[in-house]
Amino acid sequence: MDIAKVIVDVPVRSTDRPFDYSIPESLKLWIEVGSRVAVPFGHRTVQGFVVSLESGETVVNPGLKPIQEVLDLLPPLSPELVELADWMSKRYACRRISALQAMLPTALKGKAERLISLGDVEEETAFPDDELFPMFADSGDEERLITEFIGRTGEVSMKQLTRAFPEAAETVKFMLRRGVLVESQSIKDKMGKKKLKAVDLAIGITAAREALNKFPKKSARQKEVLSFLIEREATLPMALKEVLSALQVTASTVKGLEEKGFIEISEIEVYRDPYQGRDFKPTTPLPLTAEQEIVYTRISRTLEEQLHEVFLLHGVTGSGKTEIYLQCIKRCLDQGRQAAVLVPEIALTPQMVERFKGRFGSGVAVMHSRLSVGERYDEWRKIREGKATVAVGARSAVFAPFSNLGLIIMDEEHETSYKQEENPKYHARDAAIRRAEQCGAAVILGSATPSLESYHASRAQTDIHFSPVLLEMPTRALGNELPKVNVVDMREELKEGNRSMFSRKLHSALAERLERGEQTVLLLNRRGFSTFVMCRSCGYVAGCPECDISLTYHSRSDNLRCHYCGHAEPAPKLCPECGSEHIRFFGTGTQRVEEELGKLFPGIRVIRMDVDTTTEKGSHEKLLNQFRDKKADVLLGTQMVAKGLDFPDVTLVGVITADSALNLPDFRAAEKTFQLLTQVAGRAGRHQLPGEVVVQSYTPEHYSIVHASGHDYLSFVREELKHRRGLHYPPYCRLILVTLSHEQLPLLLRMAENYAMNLQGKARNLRWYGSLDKLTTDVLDLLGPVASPIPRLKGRYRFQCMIKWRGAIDVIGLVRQVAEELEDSVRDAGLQISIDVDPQMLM
Ligand SMILES: Nc1ncnc2c1ncn2[C@@H]1O[C@H](COP(=O)(O)OP(=O)(O)OP(=O)(O)O)[C@@H](O)[C@H]1O
Ligand SMILES: [Zn+2]
Repeated sequence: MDIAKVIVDVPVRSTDRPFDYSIPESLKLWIEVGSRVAVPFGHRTVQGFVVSLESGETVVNPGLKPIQEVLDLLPPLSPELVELADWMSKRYACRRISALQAMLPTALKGKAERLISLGDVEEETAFPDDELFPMFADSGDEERLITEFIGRTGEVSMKQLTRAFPEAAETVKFMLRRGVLVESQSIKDKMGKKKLKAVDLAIGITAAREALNKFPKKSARQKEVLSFLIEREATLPMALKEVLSALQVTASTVKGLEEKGFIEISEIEVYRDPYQGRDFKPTTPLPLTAEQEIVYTRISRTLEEQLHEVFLLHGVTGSGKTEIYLQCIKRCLDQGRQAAVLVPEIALTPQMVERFKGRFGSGVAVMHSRLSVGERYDEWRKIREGKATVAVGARSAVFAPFSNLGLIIMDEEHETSYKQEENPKYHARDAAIRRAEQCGAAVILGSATPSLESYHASRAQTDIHFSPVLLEMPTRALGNELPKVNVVDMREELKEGNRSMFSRKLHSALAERLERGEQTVLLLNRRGFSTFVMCRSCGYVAGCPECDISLTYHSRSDNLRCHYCGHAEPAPKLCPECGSEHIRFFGTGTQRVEEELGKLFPGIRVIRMDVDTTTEKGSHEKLLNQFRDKKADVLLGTQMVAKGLDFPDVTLVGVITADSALNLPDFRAAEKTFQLLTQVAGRAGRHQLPGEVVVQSYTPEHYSIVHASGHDYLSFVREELKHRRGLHYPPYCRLILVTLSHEQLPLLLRMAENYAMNLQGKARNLRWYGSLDKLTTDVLDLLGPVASPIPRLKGRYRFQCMIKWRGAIDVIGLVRQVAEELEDSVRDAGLQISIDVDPQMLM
């Protein structure tokens, strides 16, 4: 194999194809499909990924440039993931490099030197048993040589190792997989500082213990540090930072100990376990209910045969879906395969993680954006090295580097956060199904309120790639009823003179809970409900100078901020238009609700959970623990409180305004409202105590509210599908949103019109263009160009075309092709065209 096809990391469209490089003799054994390499490109050296290998006999081109370096000893991507990236680039009209990059932890995207050192393992594993590993019978000597080579200096760079042992690729990789060798790298964090400094007390610990008594008074601080470290001997090495903050000492104090030879400070890499020191109560499988048993039996049949199949698990809130997930995972692990569990970022609560760690212990890796760069890298490494067999994470966990994936679970499959809004704009559901197809894995999509797309697909069975098997669990696992839902018409409240944000019903229900010592969850649906500043005299609304949207008031800092571009300015005291003093903020924030609660119920203990109170790492968990420990009467929050929580003493759920999102210009507004209400209502009365829900609304007759209060998913779906069919929206067609932006409006307008015309013309030639009213299957319709709902963002004007289509035609390819042709013909670097296939956010 002499030629490697490489996708290079150069952000130009013309590079979105593999380039050929020759493989130098010395790297031959190290390069595989999925390897990350450094290659010359133009006058620079760039990073790239090997996507295929070809043998020299078939292609002869002496002018090929050679690969310079291989950047990791173990390829970070598997052939399976390389193939998935290729599929993504076609499915989402994105560049292959951006799909490949999306699969890696951030830590692997920068340039960093790789160092190899000896791992800390027992003698038996260090040298493999010839009988157990006959294929490595000859490698024992090689291993000894490598061990000696590294042992001489403690660590070597990757280059040194590959130069010294160019033939030993297989052996080195095998040693890495067993932990005999450890690959580490220096990661720079955002501030450019090295993060991985760790204190290691391994050397000199005996001497240190004896010396402890001999410290003179003036080095009392050093003594303190040393005893601290000795106490924690078992968990060393630990980060220097941790020592400094735990004891409030300076780095020079610790360095003093190093000078005395008691400790060693080195830049070794440690697994930064974000859940270190946490005890997860071990749990055992529960005997299944009859409903669960049927579902489990059906899924395990597929697991048993190791087939690819997609299940849609529609189970009401509290029906015990999580227990099904756990037992299916167990089944899969017993076969020697691995499992990935995707949950929406917002639902990735400690409670959720606990349930998986409690069952599978340290075999669970957690992947989400709240972890530091280093922590994320370590969790990823645990998976790649086989130390973790279950990955729980947000949407990118679909790329977990497992070698033998048997099951992908997607909880709350209806959540829009499964769609990535930046490039590559992929949907984790489709990526999961595609990956599972490749490796013969099962997929479970679980929800109390499945997306209309998935539900419709399970009934219609028209799509060969996506026709899930529908499994239903209509009752709660603990046998209790779904909570009773009262809908309160807030217009009536106002008519009868109640100007408070609390209806009389919610007020009295809250008072009852306080009296009985039970707990309440209050949801403030903030979607579409901005806290904007308006002048009551002239109607002036403070807007962002860049983005044409209203600014949001933040009372803590008393300023106004734009949520799209970050622009901030002080809140005005006088109206800039008319000079009136009657300028104030509108809308309801969680802070206002909290204040109001305090006035109505003096002494009430409220925990507020929103973006402001949960920015700090671990704050989410802290707040939830406080609530569970009954340190508060009310948990008040935005969407965050709607998902996944399972607290026995919550008997009341209140929704302050149910319909604030109904008027958004989004065809999914009703669906999202229904889902949110159903989810939050499901938090009440999950255990012994019965639950009650109070929903306040200005449009209580809306079908999404009527059916949510009746826990009636099917009726909602029937009515919603009727609307969707009539207006030609998914699932009856598919959408592609093309947004063009430029700083100059007249230029942009011309280009947007140009785009629409070209696309129409091409579609007409192919006989695809037409109205969706017709019964033809292969059809494409185009709306626009029109100004985007946010017509200007970060100083750029925006126009959009909405493409509606259905059938087996390659509309995505065409839409992309026309965009590229336009870019080529105008040659204006100021023009940006973004293509969003199956968009979730239409704002
Ligand atoms: N077979 C079972 N036997 C006893 N208790 C069970 C069983 N299955 C689930 N439970 C309990 O029922 C409660 C609800 O289960 P779980 O949280 O798994 O439901 P869910 O369907 O995931 O809910 P949601 O969608 O609302 O998050 C939990 O307290 C769980 O421990
Ligand atoms: Zn702005």
